[in-house]
Amino acid sequence: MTDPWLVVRADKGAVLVVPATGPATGEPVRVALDRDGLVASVPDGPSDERARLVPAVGDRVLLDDEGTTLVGLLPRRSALVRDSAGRTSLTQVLAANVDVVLVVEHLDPDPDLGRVERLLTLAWRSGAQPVVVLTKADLVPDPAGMAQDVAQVALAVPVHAVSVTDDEGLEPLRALLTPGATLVVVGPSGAGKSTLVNALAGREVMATGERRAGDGRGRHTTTHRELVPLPGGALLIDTPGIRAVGLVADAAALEHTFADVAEIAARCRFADCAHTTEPGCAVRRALDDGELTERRFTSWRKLEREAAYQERRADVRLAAAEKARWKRVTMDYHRGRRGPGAPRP
Ligand SMILES: Nc1nc2c(ncn2[C@@H]2O[C@H](COP(=O)(O)OP(=O)(O)OP(=O)(O)O)[C@@H](O)[C@H]2O)c(=O)[nH]1
Ligand SMILES: [Zn+2]
Repeated sequence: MTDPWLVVRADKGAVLVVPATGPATGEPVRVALDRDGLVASVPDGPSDERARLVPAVGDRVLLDDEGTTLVGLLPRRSALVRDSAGRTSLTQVLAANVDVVLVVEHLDPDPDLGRVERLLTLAWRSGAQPVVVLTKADLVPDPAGMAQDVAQVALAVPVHAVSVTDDEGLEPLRALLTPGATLVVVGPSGAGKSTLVNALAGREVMATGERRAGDGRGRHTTTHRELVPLPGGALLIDTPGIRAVGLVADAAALEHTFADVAEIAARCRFADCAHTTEPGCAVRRALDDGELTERRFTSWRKLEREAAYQERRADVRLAAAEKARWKRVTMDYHRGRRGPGAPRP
């Protein structure tokens, strides 16, 4: 139990790991997980609790001396999460210890600005730096103009139009691949994520849409999260196409994505302004004089409502989990009292 290992793939009952020190290029080792699929976190400070967590791709973990059992999960410096369908855990970590989130969206068909805003919110929430990558620039007449439109909704975020087919615009992305940097690629199915990963890796590391179409099973998408070590020492994580639903909107992250709207709303006369018919509403004024588009306003409202809903749901689930815990504690207590050797009342 000395040097940490890096999780390069996380499946249900097992993880694949490589040594986290040195180039992550070696053949991964498969380590089975406990029945509950959880690993104890290594405390960050003296008062930190030892939570039990689901390991994710990008995690640093410790193995026992035999190298067969996971005994600890090192603190995460960032985590890309989405809402999980599960009843007990609130969120599912898609990737841990990420530095850059590449938000991939296609230029053809037209980019979906609402989806970009949603994925940016996911990215801001992770604690990593988002970068927007607009793919398939070779299929549209004015990729630069389209990139400008997208940049208007991607505040403080670099936006790059690229074509992997023509090997255009990839240089700024290659510049992000510094030794030790971890990048994760998110975006809708068919946006060209795997194609981009292969281009940045300089080799075929991911099966792409075209390849897979020929396997007789029709269209199928990336099913495993994978961490790809790149020649220059960066790590690249591909994710399966994240569907629009199930992304965790989070109030703090929304303030980043919609910093312009938040700033306008701060000028409303009433702090609890609903931006409908209130007097002195700066948002309505901005909509009237064109400072704010109806589309962006609606998109903001939608994600805000989702964030509020998520928060309430998280509270409910936390309360349920807490109740279950107490029930267990009480049952253990009674069992202990009645069990063999326990003092008879
Ligand atoms: N013309 C053009 N086509 C591209 C480009 N990048 C990707 N494609 C095509 O777009 C399709 C989808 O690409 P993928 O890389 O499989 O998409 P993905 O985002 O990984 O999709 P999932 O694995 O389903 O999430 C493939 O047919 C690619 O060949 C590009 O720059 N230009
Ligand atoms: Zn208002």
